[in-house]
Amino acid sequence: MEWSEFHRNKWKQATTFAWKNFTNPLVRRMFSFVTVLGKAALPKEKLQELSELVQDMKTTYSTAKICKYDSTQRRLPNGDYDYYADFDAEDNEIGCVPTLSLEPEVTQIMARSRDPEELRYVWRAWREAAGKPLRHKYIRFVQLANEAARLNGFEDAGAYWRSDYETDDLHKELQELWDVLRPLYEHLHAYVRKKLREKYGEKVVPRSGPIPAHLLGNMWAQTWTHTQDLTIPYPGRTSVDVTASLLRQGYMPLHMFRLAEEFFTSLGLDPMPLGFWQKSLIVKPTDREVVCHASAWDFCNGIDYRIKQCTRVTTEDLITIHHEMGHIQYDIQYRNQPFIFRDGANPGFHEAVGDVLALSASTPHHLQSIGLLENVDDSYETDINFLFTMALDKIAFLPFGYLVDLWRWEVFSGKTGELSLNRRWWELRLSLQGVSPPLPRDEDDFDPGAKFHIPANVPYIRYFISFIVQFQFHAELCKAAGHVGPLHHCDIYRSHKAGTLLRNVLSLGKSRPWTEALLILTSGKTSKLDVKPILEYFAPLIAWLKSQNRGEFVGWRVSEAIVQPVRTSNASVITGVILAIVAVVFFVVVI
Ligand SMILES: C[C@H](N[C@H](C(=O)O)[C@@H]1CCCN1C(=O)[C@@H](N)CC(=O)O)C(=O)N1CCC[C@H]1C(=O)O
Ligand SMILES: [Zn+2]
Repeated sequence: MEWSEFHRNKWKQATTFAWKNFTNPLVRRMFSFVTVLGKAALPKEKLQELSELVQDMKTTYSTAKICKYDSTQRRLPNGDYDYYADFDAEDNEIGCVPTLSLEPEVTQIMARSRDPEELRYVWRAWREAAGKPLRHKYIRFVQLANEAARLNGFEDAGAYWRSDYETDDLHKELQELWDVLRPLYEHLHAYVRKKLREKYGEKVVPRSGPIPAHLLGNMWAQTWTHTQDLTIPYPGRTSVDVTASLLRQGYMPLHMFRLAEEFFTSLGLDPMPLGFWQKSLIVKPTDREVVCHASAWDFCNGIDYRIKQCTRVTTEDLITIHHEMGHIQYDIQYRNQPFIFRDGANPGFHEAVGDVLALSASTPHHLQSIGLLENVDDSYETDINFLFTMALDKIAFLPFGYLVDLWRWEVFSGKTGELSLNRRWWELRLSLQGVSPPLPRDEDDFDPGAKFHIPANVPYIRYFISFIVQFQFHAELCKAAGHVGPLHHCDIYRSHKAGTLLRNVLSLGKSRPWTEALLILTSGKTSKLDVKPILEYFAPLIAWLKSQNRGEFVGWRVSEAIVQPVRTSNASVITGVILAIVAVVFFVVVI
């Protein structure tokens, strides 16, 4: 509360100036940010309610637990799993005590289980425990978030969030980017669907319909890397999953963090400060509940930076460590900027930094050079295997990264009302991502709430933008590093030239529009988001997928979904019946 008082006073002073006429662009830019008060514009009690709502939703999400799957329970007479049997809100399922947390237990089941019934159970149980209970709170949250946005002169909270990108029509720019990338996604989707159908059969995975979301190795089907044992193009050839090596070599979380840090310092960038190592939380504590969803924190005093991560010794967590450390590196690089400029040029830039380094660190040759892979050959098959694994992360993610805020912006604008929150979520999941729910959903469910960033109120379009702009960064840093050859072979490790170019961009913080930061990154070539680098990076895989998909149905027919997503909830069935009776009576009486 004190912060909002301080911020409110600064805001009051700032609004007394005719700052829009200031000639100094930097000062004018500072005022343009200080004169937006944010949620502190709400009256005290509403600000309190808003903060408590978000805290409650985050706590519900972070402490949610589910029961173990028990295949003997809840069977219909014909042996099918009875997914209509009631879940009891408290203990998740009648007669069991929930013990499994999202991290690490539930995440591991979604990644490793190859039993569609267990996956369906866990997929549903998580949404019963973490999503459903948030629905009414989220509706109230939206009202308050919109009220705060309007007090700042925005039409709704979505418009306020989009203003971070300083562009007139972010919607249109994103749609154009997605239109170019969608065919690449559809080809990956078609190939993965075929491989999953070979594993699970056509009754479980349709030939030309959407992929059931619970089979993709991830609770939200947002990245598909955990399907690679079923989908890798050339099994038995080099794969970049180094989890076994990490475990065999006795890696612990701290070593993984040191490994990531060493990549940053190899570029001439800053090491993590002493306080980082003293105050970060890098393993899940056993004595208390914490928000395990990995995160990076800047305590705004130039020395205190921390990561909180319930780290497991896996390839996926090594990549996440790079991602979180990228945030810290950015925080450090702009720490000498005036406070109001200590932020990413746009939120997508902040999400891209760590991933850019991970693009180099993930290459088979880099992994071999640090002893995590052996006898890496330069064969075509190894190349395709590598690109495919990268696509299971970077390409698979794109529609999800796009749709989360498409849904949220529509909720903020009122285009999606309270009675169609879940239906609209599944419309977007079906039309953009080509995934369907493993069992019918209705408006009592609140599936968006089962994804961290919704209860935690963290915007998501930043990740869609990051997954595009990180390849622009990669291409330019590789050029600075003097790389020759295919972009996906590039490893900027130890290149101080690349490090200097990256520092020149990061140290600007938000002092210049991100379009100007892009001009610096590309030595004046472009100031716009550009999909050419990501298409160049994946070009060999695109050709390979097209050849593999001959004869395959590319894309998906929603009508072919194994489960039609939207079950009309009891409420709407009753309403429907009443309306039908009224209509019949009306005709009988009138006619
Ligand atoms: C694992 C990662 N955790 C976020 C991130 O690091 O962005 C956390 C939680 C939300 C914001 N956040 C922060 O740490 C911010 N304080 C960083 C900052 O703004 O400086 C995450 O959520 N990711 C990574 C890929 C896609 C997405 C996902 O997993 O869906
Ligand atoms: Zn991030």
